Amino acid sequence: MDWTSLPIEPLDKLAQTKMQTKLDQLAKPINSLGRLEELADHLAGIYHSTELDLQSRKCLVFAADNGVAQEGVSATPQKVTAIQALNMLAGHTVVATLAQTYHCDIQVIDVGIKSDLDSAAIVQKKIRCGTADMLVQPAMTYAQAQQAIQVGFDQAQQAIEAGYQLLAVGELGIGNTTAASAMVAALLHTNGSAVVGKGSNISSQRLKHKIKVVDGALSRAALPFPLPDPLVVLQQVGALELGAMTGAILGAAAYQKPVLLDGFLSYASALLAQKLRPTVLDYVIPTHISHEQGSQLVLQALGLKPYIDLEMCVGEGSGAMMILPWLDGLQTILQQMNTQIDMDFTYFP
Ligand SMILES: Cc1cc2ncn([C@H]3O[C@H](COP(=O)(O)O)[C@@H](O)[C@H]3O)c2cc1C
Ligand SMILES: O=C(O)c1cccnc1
Repeated sequence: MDWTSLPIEPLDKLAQTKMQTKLDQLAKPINSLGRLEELADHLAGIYHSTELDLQSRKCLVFAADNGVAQEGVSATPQKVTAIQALNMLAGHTVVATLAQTYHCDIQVIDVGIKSDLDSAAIVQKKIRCGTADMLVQPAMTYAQAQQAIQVGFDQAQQAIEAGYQLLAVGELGIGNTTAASAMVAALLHTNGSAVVGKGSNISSQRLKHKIKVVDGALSRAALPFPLPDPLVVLQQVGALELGAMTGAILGAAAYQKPVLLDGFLSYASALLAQKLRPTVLDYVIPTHISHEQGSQLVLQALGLKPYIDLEMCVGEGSGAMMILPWLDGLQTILQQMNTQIDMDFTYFP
């Protein structure tokens, strides 16, 4: 299905009201589950039901290389993208270990790793062998930006059609915090110093250089504001894996399933998704607050308030996994708790 042609349905307000009534009738003080109640109401609105089945879940990890890595913006050599993609399949990355612990399936999708990986377990959707260096030329063509969104959308559609009830997005791509920062700066009409952070932990000196690279890429791209077409941001200063994440977020929304965000890279992708389809955020579940510098700015722009703050900034989808035990707890509460009726009492606040 062409990602531009499916509408995004509004949330089911009646189911949300029913969920709040159900929560209020449980044998616990009213509102005492705090933000877990907000989460429950949100999910009821997505599922059109107060019965939550959150066990069938999948994390889609999009991997690609970034040409801007050649500008010395990362602490890590580019080959680590491919190495980590293989480690992911072997279960040895942060997200893979957490996914295993919290019972989440995981899939790695190659949308632009520079080298060809010899593994049948990686979904092959390579759009090109890494982006071009955004400091000197557009990161990709407009058609490739569209393709990146479509690949992510298709992966979400396929997962949902296979029966998954809950999706999470993650990524791998050395240099992609530079692309995400540039995308956020362009979409929010600000500059490098407002959004650039230390990514995979660069020195303060390298951070100054990274800000200059982002500002340089933005001035090369000379994007108009307001932007007539947000996809041009992806084309000019984006990343293939971030475009695919955007597509997966749009796909989850189009097929009416919740999508768990991860950290800064997923916020940048969600911001692009929101610029393309403002109501997509109805289906987006924020999970953790990334420690990356620009996070608060994007979260505020998105109006999202994540549930967890562990000061994590790994990426890969790892932060999204941290909310899974909470979702399990919520599901058990709804299924197993006594109600006031069972206990023969009513509240008199
Ligand atoms: C070993 C390793 C594992 C990672 N897993 C995720 N990232 C994270 O760091 C990368 C982005 O940071 P930057 O823009 O600074 O290169 C992405 O791959 C992101 O997923 C990792 C980074 C490293 C080094
Ligand atoms: O917020 C993130 O997900 C993040 C931040 C820095 C590096 N990698 C990922």
